[in-house]
This record gives sequence, structure tokens and C-alpha cells, in this order.
Amino acid sequence: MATREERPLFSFGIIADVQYGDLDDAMNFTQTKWRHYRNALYLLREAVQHWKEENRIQFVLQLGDIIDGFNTRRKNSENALRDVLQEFDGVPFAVHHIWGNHEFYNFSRNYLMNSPLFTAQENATDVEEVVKKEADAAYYDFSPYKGYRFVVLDNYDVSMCGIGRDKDSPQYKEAEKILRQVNKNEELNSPEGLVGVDRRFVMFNGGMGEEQLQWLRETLEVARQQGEKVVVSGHVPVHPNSCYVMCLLWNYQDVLKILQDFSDIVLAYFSGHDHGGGYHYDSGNEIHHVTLPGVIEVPPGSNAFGTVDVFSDRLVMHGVGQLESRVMK
Ligand SMILES: Nc1ncnc2c1ncn2[C@@H]1O[C@H](COP(=O)(O)OP(=O)(O)O)[C@@H](O)[C@H]1O
Repeated sequence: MATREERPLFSFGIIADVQYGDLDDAMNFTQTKWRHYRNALYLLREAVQHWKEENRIQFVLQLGDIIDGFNTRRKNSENALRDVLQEFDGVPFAVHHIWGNHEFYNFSRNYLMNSPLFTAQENATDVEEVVKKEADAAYYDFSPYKGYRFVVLDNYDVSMCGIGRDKDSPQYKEAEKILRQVNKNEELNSPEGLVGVDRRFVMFNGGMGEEQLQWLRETLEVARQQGEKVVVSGHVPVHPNSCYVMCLLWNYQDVLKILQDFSDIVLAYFSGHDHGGGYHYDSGNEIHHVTLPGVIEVPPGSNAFGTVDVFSDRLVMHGVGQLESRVMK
């Protein structure tokens, strides 16, 4: 007979960078990998079907870039979003949508706030808090199981990405200042001339403002007081060893410092953005950094998603396809 401990306390699904579009396959910017825009929808469908059959996840963390920026060329953003979200129709679990750079190539923050991709409101622990906190940001926390808290970050709070922020907004201006201080290229998506972790100062990344960082500290402080364990998630990786450095959050050190200050309660950080995926165990702080491979660049016949079982002493990630399985103590 299975002991109580052999059963997970609860489980959740993870998937990143679906980047669906009704578009022909094409190479990525560096011409190294194919992007299969239409197939991505079928891979998402397969993931949803898998989770339905497993019949144990409580929610999905959809880690961002659910549709591709190229949808805008065909003025097809709304149709693409409708098609991709249809895959979740009637599912017996919650879905938490995280915003990545491609969300902002397609939509303004105002649009997103009023779309099904704004899951803060319906899922947050304290709705009033979310609404009054910052009118156009999507960071929030929720507790799916007693003693556990999940934090969803808005990694493009300070950004020049697409049409996310109004060009006159303080966040856009701050982002431009941050980028231009380091990146001297006219094309701000180009990392040319930048070395090492400085290569992250490109326009398709973003940063988190002081207000959000303060909220993160306060949220973790409350979690600590309540004796909770915490999983943090965002589109963009925050540990240089968990991804290609060009994909790092601009102020990743600020976020890492906060996670490390709360290493007694933070278990893991889940992200997407770097389609190659990655993993790093910050052993000094016992925090696992998982960067999911992107569905959009999965070769035909494979996939990239997973189910995480949460036990009192470990997270067990069951990867499908390109996502490696692992036990995270
Ligand atoms: N090395 C680069 N130099 C110039 N522009 C780039 C470079 N890499 C990416 N871009 C541009 O940045 C944007 C985001 O790149 P993309 O590869 O679509 O991001 P993601 O990895 O999130 O899918 C695109 O407009 C792309 O053309």
C-alpha cells in the first residue's frame, strides 16, 4: 500500500514559449534552429491532453510567449490568441499566464490587463491588493496548498518591448536609459560589442521596478512568517548559470539577492525565454533554477512540457520530450 508520503501533496504543469502563429516554419534570428509556428499549437494540445489524462495537476504555469510576435505582420494577433487559449477550454485545472516579450509584440499592457492572459485577478490571494498595487502590472502570488506559495513575476515591468509600455511612461523611459547606458548599438536588440553577462542588455529582455522588488520582499517576508515554502516564476531567467546570458533579466542580481535572502523558504525559480532551456542548482542557497526549453523550437516528433509533483522534501519534475526529468531536493 502506498504510504501518505509517496503521494505528492499536489502537482502542477509547466510549459513555456509556445509562440503559436498561423505561419510557415522559419529559422530563428541566428539561423540555428527551426521555429515550427503551427506545430506549436498541436504540441500545446498534446500537453493539455497529457495533463487531463494524468488527472492530478491543480494548475499550469504557462511561462510566457504564448503567441509569436510575427502574428502582428498578418494582423492576426487576436485570432492567434483565441486559437491558443481555446486549447485550455474546459480544462479541470487553473492556468496561470505569465507575460513574456512576445505578449508585448502583440498587445499593449492595457489590452493584456483586460484579456484572459491577465490571471492575476482571478488567481491572486488578495484581489484588492493586486488591483490597487499597480494598475498595469501582472505580478501576484497564490497559495494552491496549505504551506505553499507561488509567486508570479512581471519581468517586463521596466521595458521597451514592443507596444507593452507607452513611450511616454516612466517605465519605458527608465528602460531606455538602462539599455542605452550599456548598449551602444542603434539596433537595441543587438548585443554586438557587449561581453559576458552585459549581453543581456538588449531590448527583448526587461527589468523589474523597485515597487515590484519591494512587493517581492514583502510577499516572501509574509510567507516566512506563515512558515510557507515558495516557488517563484517569471518568463525570464535570473541565474547566469541557468541560461544563455543573453536571456537574463536586466536586474537579475536584485532578484537573485532577494531569493537568496529568503533561501530558507524559496525552493525554485521556473522560467522560459531561452529556448535551449537550462538548469542550475544554486547549492549555497539550495535553490533550483529551471529554464524550460521552448515549445516553438522543439523538433518534430518531440515536445517540451512537464508535471511537477510537490512532496514535503522535494519537487519531482516529470519532463516530456526536451524537458529533462529531475528530482529537486
Ligand atoms: N542578435 C540579434 N541582433 C538583432 N536583433 C535580434 C537579435 N536576436 C534577436 N533579435 C530580434 O529581437 C526580437 C526578439 O527575438 P526572438 O528571437 O523572436 O525572441 P525570443 O527568443 O523571445 O523568441 C526579434 O525582433 C529579433 O529579430
